[in-house]
Amino acid sequence: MVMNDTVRRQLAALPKADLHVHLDGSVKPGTVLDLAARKGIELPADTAEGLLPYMRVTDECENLVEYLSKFQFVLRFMQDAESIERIAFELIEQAAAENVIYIEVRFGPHLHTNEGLTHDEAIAAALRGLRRGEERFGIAVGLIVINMRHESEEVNREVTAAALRFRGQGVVAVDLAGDEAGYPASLFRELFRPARESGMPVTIHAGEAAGAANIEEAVVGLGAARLGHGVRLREDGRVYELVRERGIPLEMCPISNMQTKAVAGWEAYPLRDYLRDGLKVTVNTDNRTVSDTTLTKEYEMLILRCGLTIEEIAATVRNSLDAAFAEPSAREALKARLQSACVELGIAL
Ligand SMILES: O=c1[nH]cnc2c1ncn2[C@@H]1O[C@H](CO)[C@@H](O)[C@H]1O
Ligand SMILES: [Zn+2]
Repeated sequence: MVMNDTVRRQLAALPKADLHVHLDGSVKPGTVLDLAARKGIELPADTAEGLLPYMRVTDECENLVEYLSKFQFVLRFMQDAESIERIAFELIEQAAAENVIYIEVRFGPHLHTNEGLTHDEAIAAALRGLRRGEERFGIAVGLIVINMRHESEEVNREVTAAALRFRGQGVVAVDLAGDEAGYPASLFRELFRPARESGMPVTIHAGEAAGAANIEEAVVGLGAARLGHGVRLREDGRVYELVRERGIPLEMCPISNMQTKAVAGWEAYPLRDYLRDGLKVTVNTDNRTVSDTTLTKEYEMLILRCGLTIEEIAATVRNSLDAAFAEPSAREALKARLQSACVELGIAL
């Protein structure tokens, strides 16, 4: 499949969904300039362009830990409610610009408490920004609350409790992110118990920087209803079958996966095989700024480098809507929108 003008037009107009995007990885450099000026914080550059090297990884990034080091730079500017709200709103604005109709944004509240914000205040601020974006741009949104692997048990217990308090008010799930190789999933069984017991959906970053055993533990031990990345699933046939039989959606993020070296390169990227084998594959951005990406760019790479067809791209969007942590009625309405757009665009779904 090549990217001719027809495909380009179809891609631009296709309704899209992003189930896996980090708030702090998707901050616009221009916003950092503005926030730094207001807060009197000195920056290493005075243009948006000049800030990019501090905010995004290069292809030379060696692993997930190096990738994660990029987040420190922006977190300094996300320690007050107003900035968090603004950045959340601007993320919806960026998504709307490429026809995203459904988005679940994720963030780790504890990363925003350095200047005194509480977890609840950070969550409320993110929700305000998302709601404003939802109303302004007509996109359906949800917030996923992240527990960070390196944080103490006590901190994460509190983060999870805060997430549960906001259930039904916009928080749709809890997640586990950070250094996967350094902190295996098995350490977090107890942490996710309250979520499991109260029916709050769980998604876990697994099979990105560690192998299939971590995926099995995420599903069986932690109760993951979806998996962040899951790239390394093919390393174990038994775990592969488990995920396939249970229909557990994979939130794959191709460009980020290249950068963190979760796979050796595009030739080795398993997304197309997973999709054709009936796994519930979804395509996501992970971090718009850190990974220098958009959903359109992710789709283009999958078409050019992995040979996906536009029909397969549309099928991943349908998978995302099926996998959305949203009310069934909302999911159906979104799927109807996708379906009618595909009819109009001549894409068989
Ligand atoms: O792909 C990823 N894998 C694991 N952790 C990640 C990834 N992207 C971002 N974060 C981590 O999640 C935090 C909250 O958003 C970020 O600060 C970063 O440390
Ligand atoms: Zn992620």
